[in-house]
Amino acid sequence: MINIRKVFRSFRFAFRGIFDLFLYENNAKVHLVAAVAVVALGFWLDLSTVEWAIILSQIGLVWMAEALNTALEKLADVVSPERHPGIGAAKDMAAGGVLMVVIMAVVVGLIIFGGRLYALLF
Ligand SMILES: Nc1ncnc2c1ncn2[C@@H]1O[C@H](COP(=O)(O)OP(=O)(O)OP(=O)(O)O)[C@@H](O)[C@H]1O
Repeated sequence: MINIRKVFRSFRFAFRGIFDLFLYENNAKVHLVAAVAVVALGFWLDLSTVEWAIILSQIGLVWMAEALNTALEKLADVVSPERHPGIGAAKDMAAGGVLMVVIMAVVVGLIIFGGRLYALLF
């Protein structure tokens, strides 16, 4: 039997995580502002349904990567407050994971927006 109260409780915790991420974490704020700008650009350039699906998926991937990276950093700082090469490597790799997703999102953005922006501006 599914415990609906537990499901709603989990949603409440998850929304608190999203709220804390975008309110307190500097890099997440940058990703939020970038996403708002991309969505505004999407409306301006009148994206197709498929293009919207691709762009929103990229935004979701970047936000998810940032959330997991931030969670790992916070966990690492609690588990090992002192500096440790293993913790450094773990944090670097998690940050690298975010960067990989961001690079691919920028490439996808260039594919979808690039040609139209070029045609509009030149
Ligand atoms: N405990 C640690 N041991 C070794 N290296 C670390 C440790 N914490 C952070 N680093 C190194 O510093 C980089 C940045 O880490 P992080 O984003 O957590 O910032 P910070 O240096 O802890 O400072 P702040 O939390 O103020 O941003 C990591 O990618 C890693 O290379």
